[in-house]
Amino acid sequence: MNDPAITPAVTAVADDIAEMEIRGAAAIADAAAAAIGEQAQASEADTPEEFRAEIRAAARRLHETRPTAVSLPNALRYVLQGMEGNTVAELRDSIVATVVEFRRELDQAQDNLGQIGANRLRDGDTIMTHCHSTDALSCVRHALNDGKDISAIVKETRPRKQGHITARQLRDWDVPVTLIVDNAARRYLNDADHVLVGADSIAADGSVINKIGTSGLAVNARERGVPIMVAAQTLKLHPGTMTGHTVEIEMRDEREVLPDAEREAVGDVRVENPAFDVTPPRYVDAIVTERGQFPPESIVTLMRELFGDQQNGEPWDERS
Ligand SMILES: O=C(COP(=O)(O)O)[C@H](O)[C@H](O)COP(=O)(O)O
Repeated sequence: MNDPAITPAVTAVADDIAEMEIRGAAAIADAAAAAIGEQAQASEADTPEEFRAEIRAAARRLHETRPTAVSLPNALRYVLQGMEGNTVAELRDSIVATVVEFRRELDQAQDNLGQIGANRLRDGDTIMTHCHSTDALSCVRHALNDGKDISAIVKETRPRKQGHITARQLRDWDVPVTLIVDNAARRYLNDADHVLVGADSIAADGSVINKIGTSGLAVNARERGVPIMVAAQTLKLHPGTMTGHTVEIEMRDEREVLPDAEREAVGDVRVENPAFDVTPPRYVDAIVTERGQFPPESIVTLMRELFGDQQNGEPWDERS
């Protein structure tokens, strides 16, 4: 049998995720779900078996792009579990409807957690951010909508400088922004009332996996007595960690750190470029989700409620 046909739209989205043209855990989940919808609509499968095989192949292609943000497999699982029917037309309709539902819930969850997180921010507060998180920014947006004045100290976030995206967004909302290099964070924590970050994955023990540098920031913030708030919708909860799996930390291309043009001046050194790190729960004050805010130690209770007993295998594996 030929390999299942993957539509160019899926390949393009997978490439964009791998190249970080599409980035951030929520945006990756949204784009991956939409791509499965495109696959369903473009499919020329003649039989239900062929259609299912195509959808599974598309999901695998999307899944293999980046390993750390669990929102990606969680989104794919949600959409594939919604696939039902006995004909190609029924299967297609079920996928398209599930994708619409997933994307609506994603937006709604981000909005709801923003309202909950905004309650932690007082009028006149200054936040310090790391990377660019749409969940974290949702909290700021709601605080602003509630009439609070918020200022921001924005960490640049080497090597990809996602802090620039955060700075731009906050400026568009008229938030006063001070942009700093990552190394200046400890000094400026004296001026911050909260550290506010997002997450790519949350483990069952309440550890937060987010952009490299988050853990160092959290340790420094704790030392300075600045509370650390993580904004992460439940799509970021990692079900595999309930059974002891660890979250894979993506290692990215060394040229992000040392571009070819600078390589000769530095010489023959090894470069390592981990994209994420793990912040232990004891450095986190609150995880804000659309279901409420939780101390990290109690996140496992929410995970049990949401995931129950884990299923064996994934819907994009061959068996489904
Ligand atoms: O670490 C990052 C992005 O890393 P990268 O730029 O390498 O993808 C973000 O903090 C989380 O993904 C949360 O983002 P959001 O709240 O938007 O899901």
